[in-house]
Amino acid sequence: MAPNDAHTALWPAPCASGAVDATVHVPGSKSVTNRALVLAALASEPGWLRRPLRSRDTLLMAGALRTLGVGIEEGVGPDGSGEAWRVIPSGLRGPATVDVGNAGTVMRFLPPVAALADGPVRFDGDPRSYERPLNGVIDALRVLGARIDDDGRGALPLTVHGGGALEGGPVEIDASSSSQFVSALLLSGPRFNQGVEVRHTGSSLPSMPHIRMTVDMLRAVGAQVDTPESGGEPNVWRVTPGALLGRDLTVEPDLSNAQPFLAAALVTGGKIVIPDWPARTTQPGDRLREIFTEMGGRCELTEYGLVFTGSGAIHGIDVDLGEVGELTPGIAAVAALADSPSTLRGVAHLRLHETDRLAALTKEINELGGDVTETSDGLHIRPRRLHGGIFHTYEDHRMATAGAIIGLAVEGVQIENVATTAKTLPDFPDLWTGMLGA
Ligand SMILES: O=C(O)C1=C[C@@H](OP(=O)(O)O)[C@@H](O)[C@H](O)C1
Ligand SMILES: C=C(OP(=O)(O)O)C(=O)O
Repeated sequence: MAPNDAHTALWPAPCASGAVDATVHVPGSKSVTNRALVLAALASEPGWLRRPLRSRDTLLMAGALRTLGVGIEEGVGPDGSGEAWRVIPSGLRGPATVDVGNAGTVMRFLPPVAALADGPVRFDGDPRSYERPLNGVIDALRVLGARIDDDGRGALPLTVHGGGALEGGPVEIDASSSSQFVSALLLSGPRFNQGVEVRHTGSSLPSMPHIRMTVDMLRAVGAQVDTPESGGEPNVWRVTPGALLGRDLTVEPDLSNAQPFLAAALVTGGKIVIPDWPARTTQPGDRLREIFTEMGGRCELTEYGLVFTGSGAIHGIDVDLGEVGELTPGIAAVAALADSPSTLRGVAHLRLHETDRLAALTKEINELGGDVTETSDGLHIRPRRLHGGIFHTYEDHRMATAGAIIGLAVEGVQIENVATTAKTLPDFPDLWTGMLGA
């Protein structure tokens, strides 16, 4: 296959011939894996990461840290079970070049790490990465003492001139375009001379569960973090300087990547079991239990995992997805097949994700005969009888899985570049056909 063929290749989305009934082992969480890699790289002793996600975004993170001198070795975990990465921290080195691909976690979480390296670190990535906002991280790092060369747009490409250490201290940022600005500064904060105090000054802050994930994971490796939720000031997070422990962490399944499979139960009136669904988690995908129940399903969380059953009916929903924006494409796909209209709110920042997700969902669902309109901060979706056609994906993994959900119920849907799911879920086509064949 010529290099570009994958981008235009069409994958006939399988139509479900009946109710699905399958157990799907969903690979590890992207957000947990990439935070764990950063924290392990900044620790003062080696650590283990069990069942890490191996996808484009996490391999880019691991590759970048290796380029900076961190050891990341393949192995089995300390108890001999499961695949694992052993992470061996070392002095962070420049000069180095980091390819961020189109991974928000890599482009936002690593510039603060690079500021601790002892030389220049150049950041570059996919064309879309040049359009995704990074100003919150760049401006904050400058205030905290870093030297950065960029072209003044507040985006990639750029070079962080690591000085071996960073002063740190208080900083104000507007993180209304991405919660990852806050997470990025907190994750490296324990290694700054004065730690860091991040004050969010913007009008809104999306994806709070992801900030909670950052705080929980920092605390799990010994960092002291004060948050608005632990009695601190509203919109202020404080990380005390200190050494981080090397831990043995098992990565939870990616609950946002469980979404298309749960949606399949909803769309076909079937049953899906997701083993190892955590009883307590900061992953935004946990909200699917509530959202997909409201849309017509039923959940049971057992010791084995989540059992989710569709009733055959799919109801529309009026919901603010600001905290769980990455679930929007999958919810929009289900909503397009529902028995009543839906309004998805609070997700204006999705215009700056892998693609402009509000525009892409509107265009692609409408080209299959749908009736979707964009609002200032979301989508109105009025279900219509849909027909087959090409579902373009704009190099967005969640567009591809959204198209596959629609394809379950609509004959003749062809997904462009299904390989783009490899950003976070490389086995998607096999897992999907396996689920249908089960
Ligand atoms: O920190 C993280 O791991 C993420 C935070 C969110 O980013 P935004 O706040 O930019 O939406 C989310 O959408 C993204 O998929 C992962
Ligand atoms: C927005 C997403 O990714 P990123 O980490 O690249 O921001 C996503 O996975 O939906």
